[in-house]
Amino acid sequence: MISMLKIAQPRLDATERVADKTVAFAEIDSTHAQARRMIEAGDIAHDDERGISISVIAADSQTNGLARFGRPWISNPGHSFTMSFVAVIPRTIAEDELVNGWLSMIAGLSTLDALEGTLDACGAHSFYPDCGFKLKWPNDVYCHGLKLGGTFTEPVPLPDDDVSVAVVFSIGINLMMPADRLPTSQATSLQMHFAPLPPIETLRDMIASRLVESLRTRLEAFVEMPIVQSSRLRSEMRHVCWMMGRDVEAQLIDGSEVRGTVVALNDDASISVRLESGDMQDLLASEVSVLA
Ligand SMILES: O=C(O)CCCC[C@@H]1SC[C@@H]2NC(=O)N[C@@H]21
Repeated sequence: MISMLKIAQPRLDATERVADKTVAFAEIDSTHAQARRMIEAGDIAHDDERGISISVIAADSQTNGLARFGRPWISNPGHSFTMSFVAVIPRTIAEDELVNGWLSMIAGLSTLDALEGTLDACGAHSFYPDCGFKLKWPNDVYCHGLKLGGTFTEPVPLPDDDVSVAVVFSIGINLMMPADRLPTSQATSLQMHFAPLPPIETLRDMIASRLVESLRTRLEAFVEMPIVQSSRLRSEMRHVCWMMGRDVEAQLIDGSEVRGTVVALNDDASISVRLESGDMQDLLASEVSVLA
């Protein structure tokens, strides 16, 4: 059946009330690319006096959606959540390799906070008894063992600012995707697992407003005490990390491959993999392009 769904600018009333700036497009190339352009133009919210400022860039349709490492992201107008959230944080934290790996984990954990809070508020129940959300390190959101969405976290320099950087947290979630529109057999969509759900407009706004609040709370704590928070995030991740104890094949950005079992999530948000030889190898999110 041909879908006659009209592309429409998302309505984000609740999100506008909690975010410092919200812009919504019916169609754009990519909200992530738009976030980069707005940062370069000095067109995002940034007020150090008021804690962490969050700007939201939303679209119904993306013509060139981006995933990590330049891969494409497939979404569907009227069926998907495609938004980018920009926060300004101290450069010292964004550049500190001992802690900056946690920024991607914060994107994932905030996405779970927003999904769980939204489902609770809707009184939605799962069709399956063991249907919880998990994070597949470093950036996939999983539901019932299938990919529900993904996050893409990127620091972008602010013009004429040596003290702060903008971090773009881009999030794509399949909300109402029909099964035959899903990009792979390993993908899923929220309506296939939970009911009742409100119309897509309301659902997107509920998730986005909760994402703003969770990102702000988590980032404020992280910026204030990065080492303490890293250790707290590490404990929190243990409960939702889908990779722990699993056999994986990682393709690294240098073209090499690593095969083994994930045995630990470390203090710097890297994972430790026990190789078939018995040796251990640590992998940072920034060096892994695909983890299967
Ligand atoms: O799985 C991944 O590698 C991350 C996917 C992130 C996709 C989202 S959709 C909204 C935002 N805009 C983009 O162009 N990409 C992200």
